[in-house]
Amino acid sequence: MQYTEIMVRYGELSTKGKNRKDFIKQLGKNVKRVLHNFDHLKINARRDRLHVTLNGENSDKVIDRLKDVFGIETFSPAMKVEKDIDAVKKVALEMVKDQYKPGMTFKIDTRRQDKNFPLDTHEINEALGSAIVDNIDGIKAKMNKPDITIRAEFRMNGVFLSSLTIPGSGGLPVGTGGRATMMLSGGIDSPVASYLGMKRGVKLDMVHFYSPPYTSEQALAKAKQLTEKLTRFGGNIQFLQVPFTEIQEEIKEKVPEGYLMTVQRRMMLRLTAALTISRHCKGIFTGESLGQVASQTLESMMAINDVTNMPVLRPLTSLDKTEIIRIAENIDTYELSIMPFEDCCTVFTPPAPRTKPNLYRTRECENMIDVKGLMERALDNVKIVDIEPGEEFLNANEDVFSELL
Ligand SMILES: Nc1ncnc2c1ncn2[C@@H]1O[C@H](COP(=O)(O)OP(=O)(O)OP(=O)(O)O)[C@@H](O)[C@H]1O
Repeated sequence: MQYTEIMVRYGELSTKGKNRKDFIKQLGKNVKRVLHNFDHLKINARRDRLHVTLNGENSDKVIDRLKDVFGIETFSPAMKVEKDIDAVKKVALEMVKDQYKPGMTFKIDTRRQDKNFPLDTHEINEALGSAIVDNIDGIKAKMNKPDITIRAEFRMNGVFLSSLTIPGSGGLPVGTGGRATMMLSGGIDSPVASYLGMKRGVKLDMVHFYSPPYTSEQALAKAKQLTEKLTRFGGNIQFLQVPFTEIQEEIKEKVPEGYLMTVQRRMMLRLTAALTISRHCKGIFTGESLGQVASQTLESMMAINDVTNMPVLRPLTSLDKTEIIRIAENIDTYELSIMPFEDCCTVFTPPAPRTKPNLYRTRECENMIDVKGLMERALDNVKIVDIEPGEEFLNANEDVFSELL
């Protein structure tokens, strides 16, 4: 059914004082960004609830988007009806019919703020209840645990009818937990790590390394499309594309093969740390999980992490691959992640990287390249794009798609 407004309940209500104010303000902003394509909506973040007035926009589509926004506990679509009991009866009946299956029971739950309304709470319950029983064959009223509850609120500015309580995503509004960078490849894991970081309220700036001509425009477009997929949890995301070709070529030429991968990862982390500081972010997220591949042993992490004392957060550390895939499927990034576009790391992966690199040997190997000059040139050529919900990056390359199929 087409509703007139949606009433949103906040998650993590234990937050108080200034935190609570920030929570509400940020959630209001995020909801506006996520719903920016709907021109006629009016969004009002109040102290107790957030209200979305639909002004004729499609309620099913708005509901679908709201389900993903972090910081929402539950929400209820509602119908605003004029203060006329016949009009209220008609809509209440329509609402029950929308959900009714043979054998179901119902209840009317009325709140009457407007004491001037001619019927009292009991009389309203009676009037609406009879309208339903008289028009739906076999339906019975039940006060305790009914299948369908119609809430009727008689407020000063109209009557509001609602019935469904739809679960939101929980978590904290993106932005209330500070800002960090996220090392985003085109793979399965980093989008899942991004999702988990955002769930705890962290605003992420995506850092993506690409190596043309070894990696294609489509690989870059895929990383941007993955970023777009993640905007629905909290609105726009900045995407930083960092050129990595020169660095990889110099490493390949000068560093012994067993240490290629470790030095490469150190350069990625160094560059990310520099960007993190310059953008006033307070940490770095990665999609690493312990023990999956050569770069993800504790020894390897120690040798790589050596380049920064920034907090490096790895939300996937303890998850199995099957668990990660399940989340990727749920957040709709999996199909995109498994598209066969190359990543700069896979292009330059040696056949036998060291799984337990020695920290001191790693430092020696890194001294074989011009760390400072390479960093400067890469940082000078970073491109930043602001990605918003609904943007398309891959469809523009349909011809290349057909080549892949
Ligand atoms: N091209 C890249 N740009 C930015 N970060 C990257 C890139 N490649 C790898 N990373 C970072 O390093 C992490 C580990 O990458 P690796 O390829 O070793 O593992 P993975 O399990 O395949 O991860 P993913 O599925 O996220 O690609 C990634 O999760 C990501 O955070």
